[in-house]
Amino acid sequence: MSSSRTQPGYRIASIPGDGIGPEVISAGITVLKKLATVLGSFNLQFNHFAWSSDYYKKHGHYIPDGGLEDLKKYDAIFFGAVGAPDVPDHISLWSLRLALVQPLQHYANVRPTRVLRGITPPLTSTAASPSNLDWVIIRENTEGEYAGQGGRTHIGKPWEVATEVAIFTRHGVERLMRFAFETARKRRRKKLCVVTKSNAQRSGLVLWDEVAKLVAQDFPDVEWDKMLVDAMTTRMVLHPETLDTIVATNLHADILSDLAASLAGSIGIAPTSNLDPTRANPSMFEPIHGSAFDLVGKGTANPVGTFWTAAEMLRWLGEEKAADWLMVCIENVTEKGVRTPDLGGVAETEEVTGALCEEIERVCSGKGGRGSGGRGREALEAGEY
Ligand SMILES: NC(=O)c1ccc[n+]([C@@H]2O[C@H](COP(=O)([O-])OP(=O)(O)OC[C@H]3O[C@@H](n4cnc5c(N)ncnc54)[C@H](O)[C@@H]3O)[C@@H](O)[C@H]2O)c1
Ligand SMILES: O=C(O)[C@@H](O)[C@@H](O)C(=O)O
Ligand SMILES: [K+]
Ligand SMILES: [Mn+2]
Repeated sequence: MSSSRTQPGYRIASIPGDGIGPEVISAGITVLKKLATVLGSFNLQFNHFAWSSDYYKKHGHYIPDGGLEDLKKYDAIFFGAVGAPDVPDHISLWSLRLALVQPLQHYANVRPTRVLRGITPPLTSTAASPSNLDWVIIRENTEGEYAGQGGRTHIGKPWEVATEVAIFTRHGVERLMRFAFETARKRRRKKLCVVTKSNAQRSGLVLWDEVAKLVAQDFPDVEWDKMLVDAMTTRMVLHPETLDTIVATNLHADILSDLAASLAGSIGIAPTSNLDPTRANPSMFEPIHGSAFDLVGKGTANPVGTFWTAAEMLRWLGEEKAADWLMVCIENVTEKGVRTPDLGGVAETEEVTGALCEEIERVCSGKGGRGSGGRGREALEAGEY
């Protein structure tokens, strides 16, 4: 039997979606295929799903009948973004992204942020610097403010009523808190900050706090504290070094994670994993940003968030070493200064992608090394990463 037949193989469902989604997902697939070819230790097979706002305008739905069942046959989902100028945002978001993560029980949304090598964060006068901004935000991803409970009556009348009810279940909060404490435990600093708003939100977020306290008892080795979400923005900007793992509700973490990405350089660099930690369903990986209508077709979308996302996907699939190598190569490229305009550079998406493919060839085929510019495979194998 040839060695290639014994290699692990992964089936990936790609859903590029809207706007710059297809641009960054195509870049991500190019890079993943290059990495798999150069390393030669695993195979990736991509199947494309054309579910998007254009597809919706033609067919009247984003996900066709049986689509969710089809997706369950894959090992992972590689997602771009959803949202188009001529479809209301709540229709597109609820019909695609939320229509995937909620039924697939992706209850843990994981958003790491750190300052990649070579990137100067925008607020250099504050404490945000490579050595003290290294966080992972855990976002509750299936309930809370996104529970979908609410409605409108007397539409258009002066007495119109609209409700948007946040739902917090003990089950939902507890499984997420356990995931957050476990994540904190695996990190070097073993610190967790529980973000809340239990002064104003006096039911759901009081339950949130109580469950955090209960779960904490099972993690005596994790140092944890609690922070109101408004004050948290200040702490993130002025005292980033005091934070490590952060857990917050669906909406709070959505907002804080865009802030985190920007403090580290740009919304264009940060990844997202939508995880079903039970592994009953395939998990979904996407850059943190949306479809960015303003950038479509310009060729300047930053693909780094998608590359980092690709590394997170490989890690979840069990290809830890490949994920580490990919991160080394990504940071060699950012360090060399091949960057898109959001990071102050002049490179286009394709140039950054090409530079990363070259770096993968150089580092991962064993040609790289300490003497040849960026860091290489030997350094990685020596445990320097
Ligand atoms: N997960 C998702 O699919 C997702 C996430 C966020 C927003 N959205 C949707 O996307 C649409 C646009 O939303 P928005 O404008 O609030 O958020 P956005 O993330 O699309 O864009 C916000 C800003 O960041 C910039 N930006 C985003 N990605 C970038 C990249 N890769 N490189 C460089 N700059 C980048 C954009 O140019 C824009 O100025 C809306 O329909 C929204 O609902 C979808
Ligand atoms: O971060 C995101 O995924 C979003 O901004 C939006 O798509 C959401 O789910 O809140
Ligand atoms: K996205
Ligand atoms: Mn968001």
